[in-house]
Amino acid sequence: MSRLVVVSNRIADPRKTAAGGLAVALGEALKTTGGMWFGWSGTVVEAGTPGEGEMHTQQAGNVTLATVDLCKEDHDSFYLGYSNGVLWPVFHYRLDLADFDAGYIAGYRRVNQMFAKKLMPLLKPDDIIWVHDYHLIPLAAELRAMGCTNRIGFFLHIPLPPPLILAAIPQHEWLIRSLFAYDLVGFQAEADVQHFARYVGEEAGAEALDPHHFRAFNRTVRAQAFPIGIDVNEFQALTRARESMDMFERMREEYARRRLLVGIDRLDYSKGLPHRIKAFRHLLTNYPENRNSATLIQIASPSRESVDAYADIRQQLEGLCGAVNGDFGELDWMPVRYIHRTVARKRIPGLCRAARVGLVTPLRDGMNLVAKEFVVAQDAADPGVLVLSRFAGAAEQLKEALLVNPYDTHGTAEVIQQALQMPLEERQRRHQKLLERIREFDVHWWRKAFLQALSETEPGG
Ligand SMILES: O=P(O)(O)OC[C@H]1O[C@H](O[C@H]2O[C@H](CO)[C@@H](O)[C@H](O)[C@H]2O)[C@H](O)[C@@H](O)[C@@H]1O
Ligand SMILES: O=c1ccn([C@@H]2O[C@H](COP(=O)(O)OP(=O)(O)O)[C@@H](O)[C@H]2O)c(=O)[nH]1
Repeated sequence: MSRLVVVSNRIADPRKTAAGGLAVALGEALKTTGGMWFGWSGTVVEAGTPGEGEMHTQQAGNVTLATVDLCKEDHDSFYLGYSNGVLWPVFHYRLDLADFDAGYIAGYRRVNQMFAKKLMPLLKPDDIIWVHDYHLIPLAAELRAMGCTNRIGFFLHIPLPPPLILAAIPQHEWLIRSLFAYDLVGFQAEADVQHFARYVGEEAGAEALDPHHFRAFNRTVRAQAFPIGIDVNEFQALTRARESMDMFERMREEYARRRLLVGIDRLDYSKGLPHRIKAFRHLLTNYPENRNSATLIQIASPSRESVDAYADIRQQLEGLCGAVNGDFGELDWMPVRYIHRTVARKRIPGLCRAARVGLVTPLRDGMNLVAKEFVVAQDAADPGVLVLSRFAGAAEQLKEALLVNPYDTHGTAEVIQQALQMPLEERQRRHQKLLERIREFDVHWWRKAFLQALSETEPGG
């Protein structure tokens, strides 16, 4: 059987819990197949320090972790600069937040070349290579230039915007041409596939051979949606584990007289946190019966803090939380409990289970695994309600959630009120449907469906 080689910027020891959906999902997928996981070690070193560029390998169960450090200059231009200062905002439709500094692209190319150079000698002829996310779009082209003929698949974890938004990136043609070095390109949602099809047709003159095969630049690429899932059995086991049950019981006791709402996100402007706090404020204003009762626990896990837009969103969010607490709080009740820390993943199911409402209201999100985790953590006999942004990839699958437009903060407040009032029978019906779909399209389905499609492609087609 071929070995699976996964390549991503962010990697994590699959035996430990990780924050960030990509690392969580890939850890779970790789645990099943074994193989190699290649990526950034997470360490930044000063250029010229001994050992710079050295590869570290360690065995984590059946997975070999092969990692490289980044020097500060590469980390700043590749990770913070081009990946998270250009691609992340534009792919999340935020041209206003993009920083098109002309210096970043060199670092992006340099790190992709360095990854290819380090990876190439580790590859065996029948390895299946699966590259992940926007940091590594040109990796296959670099590998092909070094003579790699293996099957290579790519999965984009974040949305792909419509062609005219994508075209704002000065290197948009090069980026999309780079995707044609892969045999299969996977997206989270059908909307992303449509944007890809439109872009390659309108901007690259590609021929659509069928709805999933596109020919351009003398190559044929297959493009398809493979919505990522979670490991439902693993998450249910986590829900029943001691740390999670302790958390659940503590929360239930603490909020016995109140209604708990929960939000769990990286502190990222794509997650719509200021809009969420504004909606919660409208809830307290327009439905006063929630005062002294509805309490929002908002976990905002620190993320990419040296990028300016992230520092700005933190300030804005903290101002809004402080104002709601100042205006509505009582000596014995604070409406918002804002926590700027990463909460250990093993505690997350207990927190979700204790909540009457889960708020997952990003302005844009590739998928959003928290939405799926919230549903799985619920007690089927008395489940909480998921309020979900229609702009999360998850909304294509989770139709029985209460879907909202997060920009419409008044409308969102009304839907939160509906969630708080929802009768038990309706909560059970919706929860059962959501759970069925999350179980059917779990992380194992995602891995198998992607790898099956990749195995059907003609390598170098
Ligand atoms: O690696 P970081 O810069 O710390 O960021 C964490 C990850 O954020 C993004 O996650 C995405 O992948 C999830 C799983 O597919 C998906 O549910 C979510 O909607 C995406 O935002 C990013 O794409 C990853 O590369 C990062 O590792
Ligand atoms: O404090 C936190 C915040 C998030 N997570 C986990 O990180 C992942 C976030 O993935 P998601 O797809 O929702 O968003 P991303 O952060 O990847 O954009 C989920 O598994 C969360 O349970 C966590 O363990 N602790």
